[in-house]
Amino acid sequence: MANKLHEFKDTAALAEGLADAVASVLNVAIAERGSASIAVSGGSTPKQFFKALSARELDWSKVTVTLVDERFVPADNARSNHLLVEENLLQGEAAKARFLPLYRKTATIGEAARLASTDIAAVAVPLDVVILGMGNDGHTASFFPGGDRLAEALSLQTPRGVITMEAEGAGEPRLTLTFSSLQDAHFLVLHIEGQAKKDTLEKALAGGEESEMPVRAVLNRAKTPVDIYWAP
Ligand SMILES: O=C(O)[C@H](O)[C@@H](O)[C@H](O)[C@H](O)COP(=O)(O)O
Repeated sequence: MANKLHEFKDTAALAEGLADAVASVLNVAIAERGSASIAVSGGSTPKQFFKALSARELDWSKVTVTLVDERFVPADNARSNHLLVEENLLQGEAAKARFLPLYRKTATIGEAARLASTDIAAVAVPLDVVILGMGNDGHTASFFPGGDRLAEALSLQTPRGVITMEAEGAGEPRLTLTFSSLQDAHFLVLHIEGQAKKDTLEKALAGGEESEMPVRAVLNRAKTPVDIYWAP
């Protein structure tokens, strides 16, 4: 798999460089189709990038923003990825974007997944941009080692959509896009920062089971070569 590593001198330079690259892909999609889509990850890494992207000149009213995964908590909960995106990306001009949440106030997480899958199905396939993070356990999205539906989530036989995931390392029950939903994005990015994550990436690339480090599924068999963005 011809993944490409983009190294930056620091996280600020990475945020600006990735925002430029993403804005360019979204602008091309808008010019070609009249619409664009981006699925982003949560966690602590993407905040600077979100702020940089929020300031980019593009017709945000034509962009659908959604999440790669979400903790099963409402948007007013500090653990919510929706809240993170609301506060850091959907600001200024970018507030005009259409946001497609994964969390729904439903009696069960399974019902939320079904509703989110229906909404995601209406977004043009493939997604234009997918921004993945990675934990030092080798998870990406909510594809956690030991996840109760990990094999299903990583299988290309599983239809595009949103499924639930529970795992020891995940905290709350999760909602996650399936591998089939994200692996053919026009621009597929793994955004990681710091030496520990670089070491984790090297371990993932050195071979081994996907069940041990699920990010390997993306690195080894995504249809789209992965653009890896890293800064110390
Ligand atoms: O909901 C989440 O937590 C993310 O989607 C998750 O996959 C994240 O990208 C990694 O856990 C890295 O998180 P950090 O950026 O905080 O290291």
